[in-house]
Amino acid sequence: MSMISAGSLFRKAVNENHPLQIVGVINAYSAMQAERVGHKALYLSGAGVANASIGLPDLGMTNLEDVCIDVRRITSASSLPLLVDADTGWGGAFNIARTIKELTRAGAAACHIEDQVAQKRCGHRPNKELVSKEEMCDRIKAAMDGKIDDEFVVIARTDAHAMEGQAAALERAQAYVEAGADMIFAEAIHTLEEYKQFTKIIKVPVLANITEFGQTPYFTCKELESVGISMVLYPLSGFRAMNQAALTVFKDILKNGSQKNSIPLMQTRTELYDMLNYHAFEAKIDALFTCKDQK
Ligand SMILES: C[C@](O)(C(=O)O)[C@H](CC(=O)O)C(=O)O
Ligand SMILES: [Mg+2]
Repeated sequence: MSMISAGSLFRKAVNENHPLQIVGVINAYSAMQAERVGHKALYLSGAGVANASIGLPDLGMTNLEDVCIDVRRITSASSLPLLVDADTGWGGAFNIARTIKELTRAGAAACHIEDQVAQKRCGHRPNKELVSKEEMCDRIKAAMDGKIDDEFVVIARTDAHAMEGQAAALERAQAYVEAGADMIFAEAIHTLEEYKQFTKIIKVPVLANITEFGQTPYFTCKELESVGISMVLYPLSGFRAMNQAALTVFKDILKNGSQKNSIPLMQTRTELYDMLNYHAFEAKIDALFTCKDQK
């Protein structure tokens, strides 16, 4: 068991990678796959919990425990630091402090809390509504007060760019850092120049969310690094690809009475077992247990 906290690992990953790529994993197995291919940090998307685990749109209908269930599963399966989408923090000041404690206990390394009203929307959808700058600063203070590990990272997300414009977004981000936020998440930004304006005045690491089919172009890591971005988020890329592949297979089975055509889309049994370290478990059964029931 590592003595270094998850929060410390996340901070280390931000310091050592320029920028740090953070990939969304909607379940434990996805987390294992991302770790195996060499990723350094993972993300649990709020939309991912709502869509994939519960079958709901990302409109503020999930709660702390819904998210903690997925956090526990992912952090049990992977040793990589996990950034968690905590939406608006799920309540008032004391609720937010509890959110930080419970996420930490569940093994999360970091979370982001946004300045939308509780009935939130996806950051890349129209008609978002924000709480005041002061109310968001209180959310951050509550989050800092809730830390049970000083190294746990609280990222303040501002959705202001789309609703109030770039100047207001910059002003809010500055206020959030003054309120104690460890890092900043600049949501739904359109240009590299705008990112640069953030990183110029914000003295803590800034995250860019490069989600698909949204408001932000598919800037590369190189481009984002050139404007001082420290973290690049791909919240749902794996999920979207998995969904498309599964849909193709489901249709194929129905249409053709067989899955034969879809086999090339599938991960093989051997690959699956390799990822799960299956054979080591099997060997353990033989080595450790004598009763038939165990075998
Ligand atoms: C990052 C995000 O908050 C998420 O829940 O993954 C979403 C992503 C998306 O809907 O594409 C967001 O609001 O940007
Ligand atoms: Mg979200």
